Amino acid sequence: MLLAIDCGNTNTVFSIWDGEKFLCTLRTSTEHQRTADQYFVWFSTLLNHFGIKADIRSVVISSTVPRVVFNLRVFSDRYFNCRPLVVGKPECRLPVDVRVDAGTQVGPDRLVNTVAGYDLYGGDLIVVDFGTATTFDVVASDGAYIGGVIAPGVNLSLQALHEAAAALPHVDITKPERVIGTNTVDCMQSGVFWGYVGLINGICDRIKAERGRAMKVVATGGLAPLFQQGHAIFDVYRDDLTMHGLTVIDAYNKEG
Ligand SMILES: Nc1ncnc2c1ncn2[C@@H]1O[C@H](COP(=O)(O)OP(=O)(O)OP(=O)(O)O)[C@@H](O)[C@H]1O
Ligand SMILES: CC(C)(CO)[C@@H](O)C(=O)NCCC(=O)O
Ligand SMILES: [K+]
Repeated sequence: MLLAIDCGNTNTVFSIWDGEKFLCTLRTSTEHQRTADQYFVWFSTLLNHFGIKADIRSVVISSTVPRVVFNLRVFSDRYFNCRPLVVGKPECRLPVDVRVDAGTQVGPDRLVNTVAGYDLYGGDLIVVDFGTATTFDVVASDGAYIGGVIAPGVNLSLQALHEAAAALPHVDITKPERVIGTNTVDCMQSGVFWGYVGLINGICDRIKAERGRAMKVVATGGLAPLFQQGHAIFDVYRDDLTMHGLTVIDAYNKEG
């Protein structure tokens, strides 16, 4: 069995892959101070709780936070007796090309999303991932990652308004029925929600125009369904897209 770990700037997700399906998915906040032993206490408690007997033989990691990788390596080594495959490290091969400016360190999550998108849907894709940041990854017809867009995440945008303006409260994202807000909270939610709908549509249209071809738009990340509601902004939504990509990369590296 494979343990796939997707570490974002806000949350870290662990999924166990038995070769055919994910047995369980566990989520914790990303904190670089967390030790290998702390991960194991949390992990084994939840596996017990769900009654899952996992026989983990390998570990694959994507981390947008370089500092957490050290403790995840120790976790993998100490508790599963294996060296993890870490996306973005030279020893981890990718089944797709990366065509960007020399010296660019593309976020490993974006590379994993590219691999997953190409594996599931073929080339000429735009992969939109709603995380701490909202990223758009452009996948060429041969599956190569050829660049994209990084926009502030939905929750980050709301947080920034609250932190920068004394009179603006903390609010959660939701879909407002109307654009014109008649109170502060509605006004903020409208700005971020409808602003985001414009951002998603505008960026996808511009990417398609710049590429001069039709492209499929694939979305992932916790907030994607909120934007999909009644708008059909995306062609497909896949909540386990990044996890799927990690399993594809692991299999590719095992092929030898
Ligand atoms: N309606 C909602 N309002 C606010 N937050 C939501 C809502 N629906 C889902 N979420 C949040 O979305 C998050 C899941 O998103 P996802 O895992 O894609 O990104 P993330 O963990 O926030 O970012 P990163 O991957 O960069 O760490 C969860 O933390 C969840 O709290
Ligand atoms: C943009 C984020 C933060 C999204 O998780 C991550 O992919 C990242 O840190 N990227 C590095 C820069 C780049 O992808 O070009
Ligand atoms: K993510």
